[in-house]
Formats: sequence, C-alpha cells, structure tokens
Amino acid sequence: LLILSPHLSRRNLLPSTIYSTALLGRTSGRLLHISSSILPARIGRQVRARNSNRLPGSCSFCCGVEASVAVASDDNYGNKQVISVTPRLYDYLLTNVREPEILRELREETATMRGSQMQVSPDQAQLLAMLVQILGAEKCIEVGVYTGYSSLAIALVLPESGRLVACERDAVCLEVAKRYYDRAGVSHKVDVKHGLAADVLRSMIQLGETCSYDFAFVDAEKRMYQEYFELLLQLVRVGGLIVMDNVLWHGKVANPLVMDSKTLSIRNFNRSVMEDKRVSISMVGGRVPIGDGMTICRKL
Ligand SMILES: C[S@@+](CC[C@H](N)C(=O)[O-])C[C@H]1O[C@@H](n2cnc3c(N)ncnc32)[C@H](O)[C@@H]1O
Repeated sequence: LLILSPHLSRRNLLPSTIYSTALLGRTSGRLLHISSSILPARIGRQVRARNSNRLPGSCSFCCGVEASVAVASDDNYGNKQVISVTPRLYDYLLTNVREPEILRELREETATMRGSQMQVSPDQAQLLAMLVQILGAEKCIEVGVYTGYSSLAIALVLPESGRLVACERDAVCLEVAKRYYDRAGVSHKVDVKHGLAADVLRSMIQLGETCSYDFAFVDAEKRMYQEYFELLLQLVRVGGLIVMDNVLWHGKVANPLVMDSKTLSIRNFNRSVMEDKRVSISMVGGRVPIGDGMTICRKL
C-alpha cells in the first residue's frame, strides 16, 4: 500500500519520491496500492525485506491483499495513475476476453509447442479482430503466422468475400495453422504464403497490388521492422492500418543499456515512425500494456 500525504505537493513528486513516501508508512492522504515487485531495485529490496513474513506480492503496509497496480501520480503523467499489470490483474483482464472456442483450442495446443510464447495474447487478438471489423476490412496481410492464432482471429471476423494473405517461413507451424483454418471453416479466406515475408510482399507489389489492402499485422523478424513497414505502406490503402507488434520488446526499448540488434531495430523503428508524416500513429500499451505493446499506424 502506498500512502501519499496531501501535504506533499504532487506537482514535483517524481516516482522515486513517491516510492520513498511509501516507506514512511501510514500518514493521512490518498491510499494507493503499489506492488513491491515493480519498485526500483534498491527500494524494492527494502520493502521485500520488511515484509518477508508476508505472502509474496501482498500489500506491504496494511491489508495483506495482493497489490494490483503500481502507481505513480505526478505531472509527468498528467496526474494519471501509471498502472503496471500484475499477474492477478492480467488474469482478471483475460476473464473479460471473449475468446472463441476454436482459438482457445489452438492456444492450448500451441502451449505444448516450442516457441509458444511468441503467440499473441487473447486480449491482443481480440483487439486485432475488432480493428478489422471497425475498418470493415476485406483484404488483410499478416507477416509472421506461427501456428495461426492471430491470423485465425482475423479470418474469423472477415466477411465471406474477405482475404487474408498469411506470410510464414516455417512449414511445420503452418501445418498447425492450416489445420485450424480448416476446422474453423475459414480456409477459403486465408491465402497462405510459405516463404520469406519481405519476398512475398515485394512480389505482391510487383503484381500490382499496391494500395489495395485494408489492414496489415506485423509479428515476424524484429530486425526487419522498417523494411516490412515500407513494403506494407505501399500495399495498404489510404485510411488502412498497419499494426506492428512487440514495439515495447519486453521493456528493453526503454533501457539504453540494451543494445542487441533486435532491440536496436525496434527502438529505431519506434523513433522513425514517430516522425513519419505518412501515417498517424497510436502506440498501445502505455499505461495498461496490451501484449508486448503494439503500434497502430493509419496511412494518411
Ligand atoms: C512471433 S511469431 C508470430 C506469432 C503469431 N502472430 C501468433 O499470434 O501466433 C513470429 C513468426 O514469424 C516467422 N518469421 C520470422 N521471420 C520471418 C520471415 N523473414 N519471413 C516469414 N516469417 C518469418 C517465424 O517463423 C514465427 O513463426
């Protein structure tokens, strides 16, 4: 539990000040839960040490109930609460996702396979499907299919006349995806392209398909993000959407000490798309993360 004293001006409270305030214990003021697991390492250690006789993840200062959010409340965030989702809150969020039975079965089968952590989360898939519906999309592209969870979510909401071009280089995962497209009765809507996604996209451009797609979802090789984006910008119509997955890259993009090639590529992409006047953008996953963060780009 974090207790803020109303006597402290919130204007100049940096998160570190708030965390320190938490260590003072109960004073008068607004009551805010905070999970010690997200505190800065030094303070987090102190909190955890003080509460070593409590359940892990439980509220540090009063009720023993698991804290559900981390909170910083200052002008840096427009005095909004900055929320960090705990496993319990995320479980709750997932109980509020309407996941079709066929997607649940695919998710459970994929969970036994290598790389299952790559699959988009049910809440993400639901958002993708809703974007496709809002757009009234007929023609979609997915870059990075794996066993088909996100592509199936999209295909399920496409109209009968709709088409999803699904690009994947791994034939083994594609077999799983195709089995589920069949089971869901959407195979006729999915045009599976086995090969390197950039090659597939280039050949679609050469075939004269520019500006004819409504929606694209990118979830493949992270070092290729800028290239996928440039190719898709040619294929997607004005007003269409390009959704880029993993733009927070498990938080590594915000840590300047992390310099591996995938992190650098996504960080550079994020910087570049911020300046890109060809699209309007929305990075989803600021205060309440969705999946690993997604950037939605609307072609202008
Ligand atoms: C993160 S997974 C996709 C997960 C999928 N969207 C889902 O929800 O299940 C990334 C996939 O992209 C594929 N991939 C990586 N690089 C690729 C490339 N250059 N061309 C085509 N597919 C690629 C990988 O084989 C992998 O299956």
